Amino acid sequence: MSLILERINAPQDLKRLKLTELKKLAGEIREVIINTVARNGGHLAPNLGVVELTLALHYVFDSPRDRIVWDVGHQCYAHKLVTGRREKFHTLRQYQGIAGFPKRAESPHDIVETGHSSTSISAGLGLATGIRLTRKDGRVIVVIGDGSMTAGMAFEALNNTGHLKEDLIVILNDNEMSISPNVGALSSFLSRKITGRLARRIKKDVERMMERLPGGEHFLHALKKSEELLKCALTPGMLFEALNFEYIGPVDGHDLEGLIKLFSNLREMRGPLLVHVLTKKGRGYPPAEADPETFHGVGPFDPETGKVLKSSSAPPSYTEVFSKTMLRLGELEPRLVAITAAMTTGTGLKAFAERFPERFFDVGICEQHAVTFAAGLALEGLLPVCAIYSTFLQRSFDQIIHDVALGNLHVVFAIDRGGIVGEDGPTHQGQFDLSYLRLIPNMTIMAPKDENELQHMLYTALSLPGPVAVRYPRGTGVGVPLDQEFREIPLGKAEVLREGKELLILAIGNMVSPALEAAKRLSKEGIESTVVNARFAKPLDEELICDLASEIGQVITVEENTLFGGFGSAVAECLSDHGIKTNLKRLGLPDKFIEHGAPAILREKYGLTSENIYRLAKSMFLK
Ligand SMILES: Cc1ncc(C[n+]2csc(CCOP(=O)(O)OP(=O)(O)O)c2C)c(N)n1
Ligand SMILES: CC(=O)[C@@H](O)[C@H](O)COP(=O)(O)O
Ligand SMILES: [Mg+2]
Repeated sequence: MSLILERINAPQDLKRLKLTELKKLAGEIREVIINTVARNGGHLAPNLGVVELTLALHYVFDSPRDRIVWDVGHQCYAHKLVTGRREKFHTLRQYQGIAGFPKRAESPHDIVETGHSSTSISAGLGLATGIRLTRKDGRVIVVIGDGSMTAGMAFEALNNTGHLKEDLIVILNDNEMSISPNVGALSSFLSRKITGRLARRIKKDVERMMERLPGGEHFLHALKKSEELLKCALTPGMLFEALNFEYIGPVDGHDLEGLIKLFSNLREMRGPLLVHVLTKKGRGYPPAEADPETFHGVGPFDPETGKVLKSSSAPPSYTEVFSKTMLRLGELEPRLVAITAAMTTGTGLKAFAERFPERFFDVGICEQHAVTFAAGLALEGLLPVCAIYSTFLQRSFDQIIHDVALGNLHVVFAIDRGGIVGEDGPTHQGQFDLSYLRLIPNMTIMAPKDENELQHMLYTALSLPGPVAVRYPRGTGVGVPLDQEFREIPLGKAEVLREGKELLILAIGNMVSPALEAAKRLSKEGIESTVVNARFAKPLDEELICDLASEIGQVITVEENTLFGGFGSAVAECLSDHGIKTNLKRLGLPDKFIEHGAPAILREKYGLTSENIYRLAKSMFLK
């Protein structure tokens, strides 16, 4: 029997479907998403939760004339399936395949690039204001999750929208989950059990009673005035109503017919509207419904059993080593506290949270707040470790400068996902942190050559003064044994791993291993190189680097960071400042956003491999 989905090549095709067909289509879409994510990996639970919402939006509104903006965008798979990408959907998140987040270059239906949370209302307000000022037509609808609604930026935008009173429809997709169960006062406020249904039933009963009374219409009029009071008192809407939003809900986010009716009404309404939609994260796939946290972002899995496929023989991931080290440090150092911005599992802090619940803080998707909160803790003599992915830490750039570094406060930044992360693409690559941190006074930046050195760097970070960043990559370590005892790494001191007089390779972080491999290969061809594990991007081991560079002359630097302002730049500045002339070649990421794809493919493409280090070195010795 042919799939209804096969007849959907554009959102307009939805409008010809009957309700029964739309409901069948929802099932087909779920099937495709489950099977595709089972093969490719991706964000399963968030996408299964918004299938009806997506169909109702595209059934009622006219994308792209009506702009639909997805906050974070990790829940855009159904949107992509009904906006002309069904046939390519099997390439989801693969190199040169379709992206796992909205991408303007991919479709006119993808209105803004997203990947970082809580930007949709700001972007939506800009779109709505722009439509008005340029006298275009079209509505703006943003879909933002309850987790994303916890970020300060979302409130900045709500506040400004209420002030401007632009025509903007905000759909709050409330599944009571961020990646983990949602946190914060707003979350508990939103899930107050008195629902809009109760308010509506009371209102209907009272209206019917009034209509039967003589002169009841006058009472009814007065009552309508107090309806807002009743509704605010009985629904979570009071917060949004206070910000000049017309609050509607909560409504069932899986009731396709109800959503279509509601959205059809919304088309005629003006001004800021907030629709509170209740959905189930993982809806329609029991393993994901039962465990939406695991199935938030998941690697390939067996769709029959829901069992995530993981090679047991792989070395521990950097995250796992961080997790275990934090437990050990937590025992050693009672002042240690850990902070995450809604990424407990991803950063590896789950075990710490269970072992030291009173010393663990999940502040919600609030990286800016997380950093300044850490500053406050440090001022009171605690030792905060802020575990925030490289790309998300970009959110807190000023807080790091203004609230931590300026006061030289001792805050440790555990920066996971430093470098190429792969399939999440340009919004998630950790390609800038060495650069954006290096320019901050008082900052110390370390990057371990392997998972064993990571634990020593974390241990060292606890005793260094001021702000200390330890950045490490996504994925498994090199596979070296882990020392039982921690040891301190001397501040600003690099490590010579191999000696040779013809070439100097200065590598940092996960590029040390490929540098060593290249050196071994070069040696077989008579080119002897010195390989240095830089360990510190700041402070640089200037004495060692200058001595070796002036002696050897041929120099290569390697980093998994943008070349602009990163480790290689630091070396070039150092050599220049000391008047040392060398033939310096820098390997790193180019001045562009790195696309999505498997990390191995991207490292190959951007020359961050031992093969490419070898080839570059050889070229430096061509006569
Ligand atoms: C600035 C930022 N911090 C952290 C993340 C990681 N992240 C992606 S989705 C997500 C949870 C989003 O929860 P919610 O908005 O409720 O969407 P749901 O997954 O429940 O549909 C988080 C923390 C991010 N994308 N952006
Ligand atoms: C959508 C989002 O931003 C997160 O789910 C992110 O994809 C997690 O990345 P990891 O898979 O590296 O933890
Ligand atoms: Mg949610």
